[in-house]
Amino acid sequence: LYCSNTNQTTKNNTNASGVNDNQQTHFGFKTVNKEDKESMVKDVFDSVSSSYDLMNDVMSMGIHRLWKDELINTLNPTPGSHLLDVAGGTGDISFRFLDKIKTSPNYFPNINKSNNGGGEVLKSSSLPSSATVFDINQSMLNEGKKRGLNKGYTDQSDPSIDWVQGNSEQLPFKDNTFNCYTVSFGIRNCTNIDQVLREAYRVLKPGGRFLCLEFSQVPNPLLRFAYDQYSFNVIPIMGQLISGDRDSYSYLVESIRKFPDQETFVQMIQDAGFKQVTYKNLTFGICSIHSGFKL
Ligand SMILES: C[S@@+](CC[C@H](N)C(=O)[O-])C[C@H]1O[C@@H](n2cnc3c(N)ncnc32)[C@H](O)[C@@H]1O
Repeated sequence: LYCSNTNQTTKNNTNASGVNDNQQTHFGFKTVNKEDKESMVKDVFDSVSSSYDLMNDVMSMGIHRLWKDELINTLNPTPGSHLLDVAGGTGDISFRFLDKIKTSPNYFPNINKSNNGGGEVLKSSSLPSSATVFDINQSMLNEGKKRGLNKGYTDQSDPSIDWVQGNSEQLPFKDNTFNCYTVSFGIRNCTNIDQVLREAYRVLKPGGRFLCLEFSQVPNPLLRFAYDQYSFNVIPIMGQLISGDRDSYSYLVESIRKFPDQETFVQMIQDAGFKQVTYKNLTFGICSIHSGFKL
């Protein structure tokens, strides 16, 4: 399934958007005013939030689960880790992160109970760990919170989860707060990607790791042609059938084609200050995972 290609590059950053006017940006293949894009993206995810998880499974034939597993395996978190999962939507990455912590040999659940009348309190726990799911759309967070409750994850559980609404370009967190930052299938929807990356760098602790899972550019022309046929002709129809919303899924497909290629994105991450920036392609480059460290 995975075609891995790890690479480091010093290629010059190009204007990936192709839009020179400072006031304008892309919304899929449309050119729109920057100030309008945020609310247009919000509308997309408000519209699809209730069927979002189902559509992910249908569109990717379940493969998005393997890509997300790969992201968490790459991160390999241990107890004591604090994750900021930006554009975290309904919590897929954060749930995997918390599940992974619980399988760590160094994880001891927080036990706090009295024994048989002796008054002795037994306490045994590993370092606390947490995931903060951060997203601009309250409707996506609400879907995620429901899923979290079903899984037993709350702000009081160990490890814990919390849900914060806001814009990834202005994070409401202090400098040097988290030791892991993930963004999965979210960054291409943001208006100012360079600003998102600078904010990621700011809130990570020294030694902290940035990981981004995003749709990428398929290098092989034949595979790219087949993938384009599926993306442009099949996915919008599925969106209409499952979510009753063809336009939102047309936007999502178009936004993938407008996202910078793997090497251009490496340069953007480096420009934000990250070191040891690498990427690996998944499934012929349909997706890639970019990694960087704040040293
Ligand atoms: C395709 S979903 C990905 C959700 C989740 N990370 C996953 O992998 O399933 C993209 C998410 O990005 C969020 N988003 C878009 N623009 C954002 C921004 N500027 N700041 C924070 N979240 C944003 C959307 O609300 C949506 O939940």
